[in-house]
Amino acid sequence: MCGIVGIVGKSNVNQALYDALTVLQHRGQDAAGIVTCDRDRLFLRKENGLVRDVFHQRHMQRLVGTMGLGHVRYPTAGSSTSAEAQPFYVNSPYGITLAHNGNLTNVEQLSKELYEADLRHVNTNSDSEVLLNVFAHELARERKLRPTEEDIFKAVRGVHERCRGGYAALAMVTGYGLVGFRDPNGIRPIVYGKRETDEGTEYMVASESVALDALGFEVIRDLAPGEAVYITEDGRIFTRQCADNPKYAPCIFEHVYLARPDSIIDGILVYKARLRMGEKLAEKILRERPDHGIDVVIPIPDTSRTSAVELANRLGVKFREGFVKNRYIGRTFIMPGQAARKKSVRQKLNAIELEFRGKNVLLVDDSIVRGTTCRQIIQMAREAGAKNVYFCSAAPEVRYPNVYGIDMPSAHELIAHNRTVDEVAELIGADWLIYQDLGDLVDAVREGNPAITQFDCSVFDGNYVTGDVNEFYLGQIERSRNDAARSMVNVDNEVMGLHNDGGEPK
Ligand SMILES: O=P(O)(O)OC[C@H]1O[C@H](OP(=O)(O)OP(=O)(O)O)[C@H](O)[C@@H]1O
Ligand SMILES: NC(=O)CC[C@H](N)C(=O)O
Ligand SMILES: [Mg+2]
Repeated sequence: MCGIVGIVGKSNVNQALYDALTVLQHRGQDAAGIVTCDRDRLFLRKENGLVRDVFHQRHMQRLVGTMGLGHVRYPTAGSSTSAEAQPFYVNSPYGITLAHNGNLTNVEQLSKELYEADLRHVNTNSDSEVLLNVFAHELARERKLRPTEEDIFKAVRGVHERCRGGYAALAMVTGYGLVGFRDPNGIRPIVYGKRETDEGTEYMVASESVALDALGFEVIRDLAPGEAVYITEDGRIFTRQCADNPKYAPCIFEHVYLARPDSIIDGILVYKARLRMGEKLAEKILRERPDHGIDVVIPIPDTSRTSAVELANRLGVKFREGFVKNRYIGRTFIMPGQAARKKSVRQKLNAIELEFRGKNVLLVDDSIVRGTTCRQIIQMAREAGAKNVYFCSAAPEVRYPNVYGIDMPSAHELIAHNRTVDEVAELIGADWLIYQDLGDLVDAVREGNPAITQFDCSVFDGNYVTGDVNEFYLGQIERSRNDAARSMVNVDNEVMGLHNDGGEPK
């Protein structure tokens, strides 16, 4: 899950884009980029690193223009080289730039089509560059000097027909406008809104509503699955359904971990969904361990805090902050490479002995993925003198890879893959372990918007909502994107005019 944002404003949008990206930083820490458009010129800055490190004053000064888009990246395809940082640019037609959150599952076929039928060259291994070229080709088909909203929507329709997987994307057509679109299953989130200024109405489209809140934009609504929004450079706005059979099946993991709690996604306040997860998990604990004897409930900061508060409440047990987080270290799960993740947990969290010594503690996390965090945390709790360490997860067992924009490509790296709960408990060193039931997780989220009847829960149940993910594809990403394979790729990040990661030529 990357973060995307686009603004059509009445004055320079560089600062607003920068600020919005800092609000979306939790969605990607690997690279950041901003492109702005000033009449017929584009200005682009992108590099590996956090937003605050990528943009210096000298870059900001050059990012002029009243329309632009930005991206924070967490790679799910290609490599983490800065060549694959976003936004991507293609010069024809019009000059189009694109920022993408998600992951395409038919990249191989699309790359072949782009090369053989569309006569287009793609220079990286990023699926987002493929997406951009498909959009550009579909728009070029109209052969118009000045594209209208009809042309734009037709191009999005063409993208939906050709691309598979998860995508929430923003494309800027130089000199014309900004288009946002969401895949026909609505897997990844995207929301838009407006802000009134003395010069007129400004529009923002972003991954999460918090970006709009922080910049004083009022949310209009989420894009529906398959829908597109087009905002012209002079501030006219159009929306259109561009898919034939759209289906609402958003990613449930946004609610578990990815999104900020203060975001509202598809009408569901993430914070409340997490509170309900805590409530339901407490009920399961009371069912399975009526004589639990827990003295204190301790969350593993940050994400599990919300569900842990409500869980403790329901159990009628004290809630305590037993771990202090170093606020200068980012999220560990979205770091590339297991070595970095492992090292970060200890640097990131430190135990307050007082809350552990001689007590039966229940540690709460939002999810257990590779088991990197919980293994170390349980050990730290024991070192701090806990009598018994119990563990619970507000999400069910993560057993299957994700193919729609979360970097979990390899089933074998998932601690619950092919293991029972007791086996996982033993492996992580917990006295007992309880996972949320999937039905309860779905209910906890759905309660926020009962109109949504389906979620993509593929990491928990192996059902991929696009219906076209097969063993062959899963085997392919398992081999090419597991941690060991990626650590072999020697990435030289020095930026050349045109460059790639030195990976296998296609
Ligand atoms: O089992 P694992 O592979 O360790 O992954 C799961 C952990 O990773 C995430 O935390 P992270 O530190 O990324 O972010 P947070 O501060 O938002 O909780 C998540 O909240 C879990 O704590
Ligand atoms: N996490 C994401 O949304 C990743 C977007 C895109 N697939 C990339 O790797 O850059
Ligand atoms: Mg965490």
